[in-house]
Amino acid sequence: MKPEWWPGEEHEAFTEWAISNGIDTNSVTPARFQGRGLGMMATRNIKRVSAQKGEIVLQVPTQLMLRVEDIPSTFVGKLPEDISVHALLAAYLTHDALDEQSRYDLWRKSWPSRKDFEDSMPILWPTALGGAQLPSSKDDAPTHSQQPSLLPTSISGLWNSLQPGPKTRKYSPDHQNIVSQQAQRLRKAWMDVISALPDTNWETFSYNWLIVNTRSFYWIGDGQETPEDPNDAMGLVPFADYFNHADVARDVKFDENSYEFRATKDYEKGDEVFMNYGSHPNDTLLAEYGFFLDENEADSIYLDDIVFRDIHSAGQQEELWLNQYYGNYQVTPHGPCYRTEVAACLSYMKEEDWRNHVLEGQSQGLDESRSEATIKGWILTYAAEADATITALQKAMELDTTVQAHRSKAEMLLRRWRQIKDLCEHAAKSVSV
Ligand SMILES: C[S@@+](CC[C@H](N)C(=O)[O-])C[C@H]1O[C@@H](n2cnc3c(N)ncnc32)[C@H](O)[C@@H]1O
Repeated sequence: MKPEWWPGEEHEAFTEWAISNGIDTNSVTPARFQGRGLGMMATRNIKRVSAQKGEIVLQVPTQLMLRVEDIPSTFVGKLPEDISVHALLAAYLTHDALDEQSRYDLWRKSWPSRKDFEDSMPILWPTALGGAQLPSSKDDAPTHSQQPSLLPTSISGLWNSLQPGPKTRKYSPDHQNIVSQQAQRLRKAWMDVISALPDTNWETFSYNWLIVNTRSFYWIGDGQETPEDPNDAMGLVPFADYFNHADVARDVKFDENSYEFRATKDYEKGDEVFMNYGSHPNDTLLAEYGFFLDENEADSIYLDDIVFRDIHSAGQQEELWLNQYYGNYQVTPHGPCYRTEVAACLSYMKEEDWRNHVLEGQSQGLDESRSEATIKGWILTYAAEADATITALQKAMELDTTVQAHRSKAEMLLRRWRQIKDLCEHAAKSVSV
């Protein structure tokens, strides 16, 4: 009898292919893990040799990767010059899948299905649950403005219990408004691809776009400059894309010869070996990868829309902008960030006092307990949004037939909003007023 973790025949076949093509799997093998699909299991005890170096757990020859430079120039030449790397990789995978001799065939069979993405990735969810309007959304009825927004605010950019404050400046918000930016990238990718290859199939293309989104690794070639957009520094690494994410340290190295992954902690035979996809808050993990963690040191929420309700005059906002404190007011499980503290002072200080405080550390006009009360008020406003959305979600689960048909997604959202509420409560306690 096969063990519970047995990955299945297609994964065994792909593992054989990997080994015979020079992938050094050394001490890991694909296995099933409850709630995480496939992942990597240690086949022996793995040691983090010293504080600096752990054992190599996987080494993949660079020549097996799929990067822009591996796509035939005849294919690249058909597409618009400004197409993103992400779109190009997805377009190539889509058209290459039609080739019966494709070298990626066994690898492709190891990937999740489109249905797996439809279940886990908010961008593909029905609009009633916050999904995006995409070229062939089945329910492309526009969302009614009265309908509550059920996705976390960082993902949707929307609020149920408040009107966001005005913003006089355009800035690039970290980890906010994620789904609409993602949908914009996907729509642009799609337009670029069908302008050159009109017979491309939307379902297959969007599937491959999500494969690249969830399974690519940072890659820049030897001597290449780091691109402005980090989304353009990516490549796919066969077999390494079995690693699931956890809040562990990262030790990954690549060069023209190989992509190498090292353990950053000790693992016992049978343990799941994780990699770190980056310091992502849970809302980013949910929107970009379709899951989130129970415990996440990198979790955070953003107060920007709330802060700008109190700091709404053009003069105050210009002060923030000129001093590089405009936006990205973060609250982590440990409390508010320094930018939030600086913004809180501006809500009551004279602009000149505030400038002297921020630039020269002077304290005229500074009232710490007032700053703390302001910050606490902002955090509790976010907590009230969590309460309002939890209530709306529970009501939708009782009354809305679309939401009822997608119960596990609604439960996932409920779990995340409860986490957000807890994060707010902890953070509010950390502010001493
Ligand atoms: C690079 S793949 C990892 C392999 C994947 N689990 C599979 O079955 O093919 C990334 C995807 O794995 C899942 N994943 C990664 N880390 C996870 C975790 N800690 N918990 C749950 N799912 C996770 C998510 O679906 C994510 O989009």
